[in-house]
Amino acid sequence: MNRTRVKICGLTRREDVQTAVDAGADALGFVFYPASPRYVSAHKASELMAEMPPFVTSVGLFVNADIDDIAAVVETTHLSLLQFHGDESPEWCAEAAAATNRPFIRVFRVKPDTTADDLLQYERIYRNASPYFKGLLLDTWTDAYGGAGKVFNWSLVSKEIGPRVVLSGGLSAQNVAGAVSELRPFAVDVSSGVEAAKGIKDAEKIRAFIRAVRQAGEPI
Ligand SMILES: O=C(O)c1ccccc1NCC(=O)[C@H](O)[C@H](O)COP(=O)(O)O
Repeated sequence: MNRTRVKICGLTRREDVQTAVDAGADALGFVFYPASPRYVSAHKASELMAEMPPFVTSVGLFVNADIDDIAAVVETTHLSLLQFHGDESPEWCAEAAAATNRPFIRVFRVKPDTTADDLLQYERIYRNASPYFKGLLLDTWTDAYGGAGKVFNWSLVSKEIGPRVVLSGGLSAQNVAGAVSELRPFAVDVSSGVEAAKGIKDAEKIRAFIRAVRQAGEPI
């Protein structure tokens, strides 16, 4: 059985980076969307990423950004992976990834009328558009772009696509074990479920979240 990877998203403080790394996070997300309460500048993010050991992936989140701005962030931070969280087309993602020479994941924000087939089709389109595409991150559709702490209907995640997706949207130490047991996603991603306030992580919630993922992944 594969170990479910864990991404902790929306980090803004050194101590939270350290806690997440010590607790065993596989990836850390930094939000470069200026309207977000979790926004960090490229300069701040590069300071935070300096605390990260090898083999932990640094992920940059962008929402409808300019390719030149993304390239500038990549140059300053040397981040490993791009996450496109807005309305970016397959062609645009392919161009941005090639321009920065970075792989990317694309977010699908699940709506009440989304079907299981929509997810498969969306994934196919992005995969065919670029060799830099590394998979879908599923989040819940809301008026804002992300980090809203809302769960979507997990029954839309078919057995076919489940093991390839990064599951997010309203996960917490309380519900993540159920998600891992039910869907066996490649990875889970959390932001608000491990926070004390927006952008301020809670060390005990991070540790409890990662413990819950690991326990759910153990063979019975
Ligand atoms: O965190 C934000 O403020 C944010 C702003 C704009 C786009 C994406 C954003 N965050 C995305 C995430 O933190 C995660 O990828 C994911 O949506 C998990 O969010 P949550 O439901 O809070 O755990």
